[in-house]
Amino acid sequence: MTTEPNAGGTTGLIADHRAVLDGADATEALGGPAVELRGVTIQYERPGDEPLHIVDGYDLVLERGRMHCLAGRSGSGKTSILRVAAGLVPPASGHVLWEGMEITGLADDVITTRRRAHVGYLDQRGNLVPGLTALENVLLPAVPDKRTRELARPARDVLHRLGVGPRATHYPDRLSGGERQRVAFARALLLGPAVIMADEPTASLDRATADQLIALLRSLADDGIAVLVASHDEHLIAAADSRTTLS
Ligand SMILES: Nc1ncnc2c1ncn2[C@@H]1O[C@H](COP(=O)(O)OP(=O)(O)OP(=O)(O)O)[C@@H](O)[C@H]1O
Repeated sequence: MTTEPNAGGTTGLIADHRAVLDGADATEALGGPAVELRGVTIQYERPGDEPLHIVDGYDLVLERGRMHCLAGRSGSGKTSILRVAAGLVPPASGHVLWEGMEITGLADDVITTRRRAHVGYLDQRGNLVPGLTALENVLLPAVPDKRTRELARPARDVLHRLGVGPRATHYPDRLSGGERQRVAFARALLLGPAVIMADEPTASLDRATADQLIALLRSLADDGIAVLVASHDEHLIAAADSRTTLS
C-alpha cells in the first residue's frame, strides 16, 4: 500500500455549498481535518484460515478542499476503508475522527446522528428511492429532524447547481445514470457536510458522463469540501490531489 500526492487540479464549478443552504444549518466547522484515520487496522475473520488483513496501522488526513482517492484492484479493500472512514463499521483498532471529533467507540445511534451532519456518503449504487421524485430523494436527510419544509428551497438550489434542477419532479427510472448520480450527490450535500465519501461513483457511467461527474467532484473539493473516493477509474485517480494505492 502506498499513499502519495497527485499533481494538478481544476477550477470549481459551484459556489460554496454552504451558501446553498441559505444559512439553514450549515454545520459549524469544529476544527481538525474533515476526516482523519489514525493507525487504522481493518481485518476480516475467516473460518479455518488466517484473518484477512486489509490495512494495518493506516493513517489518512484529509482536509477540506482536498480530494483523496483510494485506488487499487478489485477486492483490495477500497470499500472497506471507505466504510470505516464513514463510521459504518468500526476498525479492528485505531481511530476515526471527523473534524477533530473522535467517533470510534461511540454508540451506533450517536454516530448516525453525527454522520448526518458531517458526512455525505454515496454507496456504489447511489440508492435513490424509486417511489420518490428527485427532489423528495434529496430531502430524505431532512426527514428525521422534520425539516423537509424548511430545506425544500435549498434542496431545489442544490439540484439546480448540480445541473439537474429541471429533473426535480422526475422519478429515478426517468433519469439517466449520470442524472441519478447527481441527484444522489445533491442528497449527500443537503445538510452541508465537511466531507463527501463516494464508492466507485463512475463505475456505472459511460466515459463522457463519468468525466462530467469527475469534474463535479473536483469542483466540490475546490469549493472547500473534502472528497474521499474509492475507485479504479484512472481519470478519477488523476483528478484527485492524492491517492492511496492498495495492493
Ligand atoms: N464483511 C466482510 N467479511 C469478510 N470479508 C469481507 C467483508 N467485506 C469485504 N470482505 C473481503 O475483503 C476484501 C476487500 O473487499 P472490499 O469490498 O473492501 O474491496 P474493494 O477494493 O472495494 O473491491 P471492489 O473494487 O470490487 O469493490 C475482499 O476480499 C472481500 O471479499
